[in-house]
Amino acid sequence: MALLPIVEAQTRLLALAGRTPVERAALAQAAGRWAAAPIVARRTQPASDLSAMDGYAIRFDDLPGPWKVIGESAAGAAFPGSVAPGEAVRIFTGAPLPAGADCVLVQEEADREGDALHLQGDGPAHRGRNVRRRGLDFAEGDILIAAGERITPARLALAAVAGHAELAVHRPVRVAIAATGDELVPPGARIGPAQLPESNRAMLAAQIADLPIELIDLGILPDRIDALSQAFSAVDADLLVTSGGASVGDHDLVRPALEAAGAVIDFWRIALRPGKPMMAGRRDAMMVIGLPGNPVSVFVTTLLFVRPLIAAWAGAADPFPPGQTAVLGEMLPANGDRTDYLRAALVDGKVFASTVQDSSMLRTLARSNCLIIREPHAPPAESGEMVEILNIA
Ligand SMILES: Nc1nc2c(c(=O)[nH]1)N[C@H]1C(S)=C(S)[C@@H](COP(=O)(O)OP(=O)(O)OC[C@H]3O[C@@H](n4cnc5c(N)ncnc54)[C@H](O)[C@@H]3O)O[C@H]1N2
Ligand code: MOO
Repeated sequence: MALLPIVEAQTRLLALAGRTPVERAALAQAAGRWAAAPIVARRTQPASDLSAMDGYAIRFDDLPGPWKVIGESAAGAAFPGSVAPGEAVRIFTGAPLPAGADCVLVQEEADREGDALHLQGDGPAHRGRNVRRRGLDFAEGDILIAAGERITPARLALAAVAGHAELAVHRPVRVAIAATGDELVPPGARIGPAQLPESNRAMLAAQIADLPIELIDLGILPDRIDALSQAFSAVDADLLVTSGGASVGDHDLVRPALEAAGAVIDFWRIALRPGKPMMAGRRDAMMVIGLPGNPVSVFVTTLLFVRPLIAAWAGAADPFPPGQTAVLGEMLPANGDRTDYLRAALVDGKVFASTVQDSSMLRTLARSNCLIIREPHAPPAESGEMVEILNIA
């Protein structure tokens, strides 16, 4: 069977995805989720002309002074009157500019004695100097955040200042994770020579921890079709992600166990290294992704498939990780028939691949800060060529 190209696998995966229902969440709970509807400004910011500096509100035409200080405008306590020729109002950063004034003289360029104010320096260079105009940031009715955009910390603050206490977002995705394999024991447990500390769940959970999820940990499951299918049947989640048992060995039982649990497999085996034996399908409304067992394969497939799927499910318009390019610091041999994600280090603007790329090796993965992407059948690449990379730092 021909291996499925990555982009096709990603497309098919997203086509299987649902969308979690929309809910209104308080700002703190909306952080890191995706907007389910456009976020529109309920107010104009700033609502009036404000001072950008501490100093004196004056009329530009009055320069070079002197002035008589007739009052004060502070943030939250505007000066109620207006500024006539020859007058100034003491003003602070963020305070409304009084009527009649059109610029602010910074206090470092002012000499004040009692209510007498003299220029000491050049003064504001033009009308509007040191003033934030009403609507400088945005106006009421502006669309500030589109549906499908992520609520980043900056967008959260923007929504708050735009007058929102709650946002319409998609509810978190319920993700169940399971490791499979008779050789696996919990990390730190006493261990025999044929056993291995289980590391994929910890890594996978950490790789998706910044996404809006509710994690359901199914633990370590044995290589027994009845136990696996029983566990898979009982899962109540939006997405089930397994690791291990995805290949063709006698103990690779995840696919038949998923099928026994009622899942329909949409695809299995993709043109990717590492990560070839990945499978995806669904059981009613629940999606299932069977990742290979090798730790680096889990890492790469999680980046390329699990994370984008969760993001899409949670309402992301653009769920895929951004591509970047870098200058190759060494030559690379021609690539085989799978897209290759090489563990690599980007150092001083140049990228170098690790010499050994075995998909079981976590130390090389842990030392890498990016992956070099090599297309199927790519010819040898020379040092100095631009290559595509994926940042994993
Ligand atoms: N005859 C073939 N053999 C293999 C093929 C193939 O096409 N033909 N594909 C290879 C590729 S590529 C991969 S990737 C692996 C994936 O195999 P499985 O998904 O069945 O994974 P396992 O055999 O269960 O485990 C592989 C490896 O990883 C260790 N492992 C598994 N789970 C964990 C875990 N949770 N934490 C830490 N380590 C884990 C496991 O002990 C094995 O060493 O198949 C190749 N074989
Ligand atoms: O695809 Mo496997 O993940 O090459 O090691």
